[in-house]
Amino acid sequence: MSRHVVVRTFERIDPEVAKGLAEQGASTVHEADGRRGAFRPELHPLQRGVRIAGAAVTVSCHPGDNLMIHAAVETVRPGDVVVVTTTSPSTDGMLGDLLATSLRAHGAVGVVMDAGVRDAAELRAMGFPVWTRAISPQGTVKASPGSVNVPVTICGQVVGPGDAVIADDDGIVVVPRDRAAGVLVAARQRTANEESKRARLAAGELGVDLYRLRPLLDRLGVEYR
Ligand SMILES: O=C([O-])CC(=O)C(=O)O
Ligand SMILES: [Mg+2]
Repeated sequence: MSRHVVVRTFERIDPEVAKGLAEQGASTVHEADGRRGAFRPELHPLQRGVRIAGAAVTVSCHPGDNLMIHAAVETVRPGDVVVVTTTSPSTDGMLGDLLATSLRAHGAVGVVMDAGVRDAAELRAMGFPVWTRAISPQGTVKASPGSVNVPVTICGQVVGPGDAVIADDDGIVVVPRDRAAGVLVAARQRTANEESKRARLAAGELGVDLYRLRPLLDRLGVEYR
């Protein structure tokens, strides 16, 4: 039988790097990391216009059972993003305003939930950022073991404890801890580069000229009439 564990100590991304990644946002960070790390677009934000990034606290739960989210709370440090998955698919409302209040009290900046949440109105009113597969009143029990701060697979990506998780209106991206600082540098370069492109596009310059796409269109045999 595999052992269930709660890992209390692990290395996290630098908080300054997390702050920078939050400013850059999920899509830019994904591009800057060589188009890696994007979660399948199956989890949606409860709120609009919120961008977070932080070190992952990972939680693997039995479906319909939020015991391990409670067990995870004491491992949360200020700035962490709590990433929850279940060992088989579930849409049950595993987290609501009470658990969110507890996580926030320990400094969590948001939750990424591959299952359901409830108390949606209260979560929005308290301004606690949540990305989730479902909103459901379905209650859950506190009964089965699971693990906290072990690598988890969620929406096609592996997230380890302490990795950078970036979430906004576009979706969710993970960057492994050892790459996060370098990806931030690349993301800032990309943003600076986009500023000049935006100005040229706003002035009416064509993308086909800006990106030098005319030779490609010719090569592909696209005719202008
Ligand atoms: O208590 C639960 O199981 C989930 C919930 O509604 C809350 O956290 O408020
Ligand atoms: Mg509740």
